[in-house]
Order: sequence, then structure tokens, then C-alpha cells
Amino acid sequence: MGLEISEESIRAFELFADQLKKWNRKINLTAIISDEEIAVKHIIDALIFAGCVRDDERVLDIGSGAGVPAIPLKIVKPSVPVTSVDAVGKKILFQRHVARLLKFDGFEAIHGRVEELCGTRSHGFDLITSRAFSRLEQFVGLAAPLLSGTGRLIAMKGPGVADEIKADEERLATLGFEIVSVTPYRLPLSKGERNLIEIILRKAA
Ligand SMILES: C[S@@+](CC[C@H](N)C(=O)[O-])C[C@H]1O[C@@H](n2cnc3c(N)ncnc32)[C@H](O)[C@@H]1O
Repeated sequence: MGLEISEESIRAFELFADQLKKWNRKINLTAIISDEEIAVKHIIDALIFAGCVRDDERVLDIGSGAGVPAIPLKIVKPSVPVTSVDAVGKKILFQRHVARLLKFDGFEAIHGRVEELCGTRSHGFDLITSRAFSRLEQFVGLAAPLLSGTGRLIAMKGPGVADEIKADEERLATLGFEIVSVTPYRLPLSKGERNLIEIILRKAA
């Protein structure tokens, strides 16, 4: 992934996993709760995305849930400003709790629907991501008003994206966007196939 993972980061991942399991016993945050699944499906998957993030990009994670990929990204790239948004209040409370314990600087977790952010936030995220959030078409439509002029989008998806790309590509073009890369990868321990889909504003002809 091209990332240096420090001892401190490993301890931070352990804390994230412990808190996730602890909170999950009382409130339902995620279906992924065994140590092995948290390590691979939450942390390693998010780190593959984090490896694509430049140090100078302001990042927004839409539909962030219990903080994936936002929290692992912030752990491994602490200087990157990260904002997350989720419609479910308890998930955002969990993210703020972890951010406090890990003393994150430059991390904001917003409770609300992303549609509401569009009216209140000025344009300006350099990289907007989402994992397991929506179809590409909907993600791009919601993210577009929040993106800086030179920004990019990365959708984190499961297997079988070819049909969705084929179906949504034309609509993305009418919104002014184009898919520039699709990067497939396999999670360790046979935990499945994933794809990173990178989307940018179409260059004027
Ligand atoms: C399947 S979960 C994925 C969570 C996390 N990204 C992950 O991969 O573990 C989708 C999340 O999107 C949130 N969500 C759905 N529609 C939303 C909206 N319009 N604005 C903000 N969050 C939304 C849900 O509350 C849920 O937490």
C-alpha cells in the first residue's frame, strides 16, 4: 500500500477495534465484529484507500457509518484533514468518541444527511469518498456540490462493478464527470474482492 504503519498506529487500530466491539454490544454500529473481520474488512480495506490519498487533500467520507474509511485514514495519515458525515446519530457519537480518545486534530464527524451539507458548506473537499453507500450515480450527484474544482471522488465498492459502471457511466457524463480508473484488489485471508473507482470532473474539450 506504500504506507508506513507505526507502532502508534497499530495501537490506535487496536483501540478502534476494541471500542467498536464494546459499543456494538450495546448499540448496533456494524455487522462486522470479529477481530479478524475488523482487521481485514474495516482496517486493511480502509488502508488500501488511504494509500491513494495525498497528504495535501481535504477528505470527506460520505455515509461513514462507524468511521470507515475515515478513522483508519486519520490514524495512518494524521495530517490529512478528514470530515465524515452520517445520517445516524449514534454512529457519529461513536466516531467523536474514538476521535477524542485518539486525540485527532483536524477531524470532524457531522450528524446529518449529506444532502443537508450541500446548502451549508462552501465547496472545497479535494477528495470525497464513500464505502458501501449508494450507486455511483447517486454518490456523484450528492458529492458534486461539495467538491473543489480540481477535486476527485473515490467510491469503494465490492465485486461485480462492471454492470453498475456500464449502467451509470452515461448519467455521470451528463453530470460532468468521468471514471478515470477502476482498481480491483483482493482482501487478505480470502475476505473477498473489492474495487476502488476514481472519478473526476470531465476536462473541457
Ligand atoms: C452500509 S453503511 C456503510 C458504512 C461505512 N461506510 C462502512 O463501509 O462500514 C451506509 C451508511 O450510509 C449512511 N447514509 C445513508 N444515506 C445517507 C445520507 N443521505 N447522508 C448521510 N449518511 C447516509 C447510513 O446511515 C449508513 O451508516
